[in-house]
Amino acid sequence: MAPRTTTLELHKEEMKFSAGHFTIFSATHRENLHGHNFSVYVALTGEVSDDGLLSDYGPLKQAIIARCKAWNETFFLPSRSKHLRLERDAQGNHVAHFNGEELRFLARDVTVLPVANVSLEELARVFGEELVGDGSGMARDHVTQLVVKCASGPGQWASWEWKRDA
Ligand SMILES: Nc1nc2c(c(=O)[nH]1)N=C([C@H](O)[C@H](O)COP(=O)(O)OP(=O)(O)OP(=O)(O)O)CN2
Repeated sequence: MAPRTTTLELHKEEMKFSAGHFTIFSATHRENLHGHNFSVYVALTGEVSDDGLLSDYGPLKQAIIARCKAWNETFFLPSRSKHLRLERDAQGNHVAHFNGEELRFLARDVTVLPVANVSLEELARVFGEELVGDGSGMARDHVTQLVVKCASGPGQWASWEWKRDA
């Protein structure tokens, strides 16, 4: 049988998280703190083997849901913003410095992400990079491409794509 590829798409109801953030547009302009009900969509593409499967998507589904749960009810702060400086106070809580402002957050309420901005683009990237890891699971599961889309509400999302080296 000629090799054929398929794309499995995962966008289950539980692939969502509620979180707070603010987008930084310049050294002097940012949004006020606010939140969204984010949702996640993942598509994986690869060759269907002779047993009629790309791979069991069960483990990936659980990994997506686990990441959503880890990002639920938290406030995101960026560790790589060139406009915002983060530090911890003596109690281990977060102090964010932006344009002369000092924003304080309890450690329990914050998730610091390795992002330049807490934007849809960066959330999709970090989410995807966590799923792909070193790529060994993708290779094991014969996945050649993975796309992650992150939405901050209906009709508004950004995507990130991984492709296996040819
Ligand atoms: N390139 C990007 N631009 C903007 C982003 C982003 O992630 N990437 N994010 C924002 C703000 O965070 C803003 O919250 C976006 O949502 P917004 O449209 O303002 O509000 P809602 O999600 O409630 O959508 P409504 O259209 O107001 O219902 C801005 N820019």
